[in-house]
Amino acid sequence: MPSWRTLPAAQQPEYPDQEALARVVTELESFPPLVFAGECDQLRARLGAVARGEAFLLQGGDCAESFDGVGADDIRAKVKTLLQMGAVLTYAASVPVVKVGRIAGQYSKPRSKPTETRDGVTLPTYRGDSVNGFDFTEAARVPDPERLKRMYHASASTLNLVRAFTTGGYADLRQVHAWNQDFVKSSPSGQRYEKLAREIDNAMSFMRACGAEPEEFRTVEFYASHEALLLDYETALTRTDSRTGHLYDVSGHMVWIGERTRQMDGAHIEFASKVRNPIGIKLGPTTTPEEALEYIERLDPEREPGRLTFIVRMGADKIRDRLPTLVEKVTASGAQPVWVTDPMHGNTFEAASGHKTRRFDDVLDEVKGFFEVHKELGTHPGGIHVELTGDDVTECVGGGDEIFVDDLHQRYETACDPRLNRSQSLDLAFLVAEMYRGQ
Ligand SMILES: O=C[C@H](O)[C@H](O)COP(=O)(O)O
Ligand SMILES: C=C(OP(=O)(O)O)C(=O)O
Repeated sequence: MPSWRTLPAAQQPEYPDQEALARVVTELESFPPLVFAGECDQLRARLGAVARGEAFLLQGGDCAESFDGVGADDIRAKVKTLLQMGAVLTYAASVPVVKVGRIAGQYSKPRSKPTETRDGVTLPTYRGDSVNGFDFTEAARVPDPERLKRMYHASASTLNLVRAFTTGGYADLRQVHAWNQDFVKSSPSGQRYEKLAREIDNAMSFMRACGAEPEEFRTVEFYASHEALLLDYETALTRTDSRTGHLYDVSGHMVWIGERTRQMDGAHIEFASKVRNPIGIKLGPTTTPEEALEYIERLDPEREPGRLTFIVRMGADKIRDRLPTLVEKVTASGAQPVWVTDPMHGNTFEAASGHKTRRFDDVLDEVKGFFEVHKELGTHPGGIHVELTGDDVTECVGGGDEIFVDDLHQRYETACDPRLNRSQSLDLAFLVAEMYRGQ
């Protein structure tokens, strides 16, 4: 039995039928890998450049992917939004932007409470399509191991299309730039971005005039990531790489450990310490410098740039206060993790209508705080990690195309936490681009 299976694991579903689970796990073990270990190594190398300050990480996608969302339109819209953000950030940062989706595996959710009560009825909480159903009925909320297989197939279909979009011509930089020009023209806040968009346009014209048509214009490296939450699934997809003899979790290129499962002696940290994928770990506001150093010891004992990404999610009101000590102590230890800001998870609140939401201004303020801290310390603000969608949903308030609390009900479609919509995501990219230049 792998070492992590003997340790306590938080946030695991309680399957009523353990034999059915065992059968599913055996089947999953026979399924082919979703990614190749060599691709994970390549992403680790790319993240190594981020750690050294030579690149920037853009990680984003749904809070929770859903099986119903595995359609061409949904996937295309997400990839398109990430590519558009990536293009703006690449120009502003003048370094490569490593693009990693919260995609093709982000089907499982850790929850604050095990149950949910509506009108006096209490049922198990929804934990993502990989575990149980979203509908508020007793039958839907029973954890069903067959869903683990659906997760595998949904991930495979999604990844297949993502690979096709990003290498088959759809991601051509000239087209991505044209989409951004359309956004700048049509967005209420577009005027503010016109200068940057014009500069990018000039740069593109210059390169065209020089006859530069590099392959990088036509295809894009794009990686898939998700939270490694369900250890039955992740373990079944963990395989020994025939090239190196190392273990890789071949369910995605990068996996991260969440704020609710990062117990130092828990199964998730042990699991992450045994696989060679690049690993992310969410650091909430209570993280101490000693903990951060211990994560480095356990997950990145060789201090290999790119192996470990700290995804900081403290909240706009705390980041300026709590992040500096962490960065200082970690830097002083000689370690070089990637530092990324997740400005979503520390800024959630419930609107009077009952919708979980986030203010665009808080999201932006947390990113600003993150940049300020790194500027002050002379360290590299390595990237952003955001929950977003390519659709025009109304889940977060604010943004250039201002969404008000009273609008939330119009298109509130998330299965879990509120995401930035297409235009809010692009607003964020342009504003982060400005910050990066200020850096
Ligand atoms: O996406 C993250 C978590 O799953 C989510 O924030 C938990 O939310 P909850 O507090 O509604 O359970
Ligand atoms: C659950 C998540 O975040 P956190 O662990 O930071 O709460 C998430 O990113 O989906």
